Amino acid sequence: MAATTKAVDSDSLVIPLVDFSQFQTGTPEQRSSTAKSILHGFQTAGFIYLTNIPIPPATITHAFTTSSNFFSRPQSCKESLGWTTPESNRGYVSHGREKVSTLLTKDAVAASRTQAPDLKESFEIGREGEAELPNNWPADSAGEEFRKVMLEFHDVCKNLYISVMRAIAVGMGLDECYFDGYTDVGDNTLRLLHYPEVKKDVFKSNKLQVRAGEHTDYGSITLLFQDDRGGLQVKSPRGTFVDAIPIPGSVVVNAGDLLARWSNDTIKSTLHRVVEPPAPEEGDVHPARYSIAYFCNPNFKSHIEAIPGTYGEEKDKKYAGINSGEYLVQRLAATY
Ligand SMILES: O=C(O)CCC(=O)C(=O)O
Ligand SMILES: [Fe+2]
Repeated sequence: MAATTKAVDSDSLVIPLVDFSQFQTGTPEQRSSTAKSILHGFQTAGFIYLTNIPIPPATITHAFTTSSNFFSRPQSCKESLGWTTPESNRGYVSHGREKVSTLLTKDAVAASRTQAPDLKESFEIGREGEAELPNNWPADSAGEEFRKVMLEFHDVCKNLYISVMRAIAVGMGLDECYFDGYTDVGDNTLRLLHYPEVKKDVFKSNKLQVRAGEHTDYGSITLLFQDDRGGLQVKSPRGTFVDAIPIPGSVVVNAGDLLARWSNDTIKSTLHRVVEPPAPEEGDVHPARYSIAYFCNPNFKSHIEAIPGTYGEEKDKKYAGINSGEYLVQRLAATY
């Protein structure tokens, strides 16, 4: 197979499907051309798909089963592990609580939430071992297993994050390790998502109803593992929403707002959402959908200012420098 093909090509939205093993173990030429394809995908679509990633399929499957077991716990148990503050950004978020959106004020977000709450629940897991910000693990033996599986998954995702940022560095003509000092701490959030089974009528009776409202992600990149249900859509340059179809064995990776800012807007953070699945099955309900998002951030202590090479005589720095952690807390505070 060629190193890069197309995962999506519709309404001027081209999302490349990149064989990541060619960056990790390929010849120098393969490495460099794969890095360029990855960077080009982020610059044009803001999204890429990666195949042949260094995470075994069985590890991903196991994370999905463990996630669905978690969501099948009684509601009262999940509520007892509830999300509390933007600073912590850990714990359970029930249906309709978070309204991901492009709206920036709390009032505007609250108003849109009452119109059509997102049909999902999630569980957020931050970096383990921060004394002030503990993860909310269930206190039973299944909870212990859940903790183990999710912390391992956090770890393998962190390594993939570091590798993707290396590819971006190579694509930009920087030293391969340019971003390592920004990615080594692992201030990232693993979010398990469950979109419950839902009556098809719910979408018919309210045209605004979605599973997750349109939004951009906040951090540097997001690794998005989806099951085979479908419903993820990405906004095209023509303003339409295009299906980002599930491709078995691949991970979707999208750039977030902080990477767009860091790259002086040479990389795009593109709007996306989750809607009614595209090919309704027999019967009057859509089955549940599960996904796992790993939101990657620059170390919270990092100072983020335009990456070398993204500004110069012809293009000024568009943004002032900011602290990564403060930026993210401010964005999260508006959403919940
Ligand atoms: O569930 C999905 O496929 C998308 C989730 C997402 O975009 C998010 O949580 O930021
Ligand atoms: Fe997202």
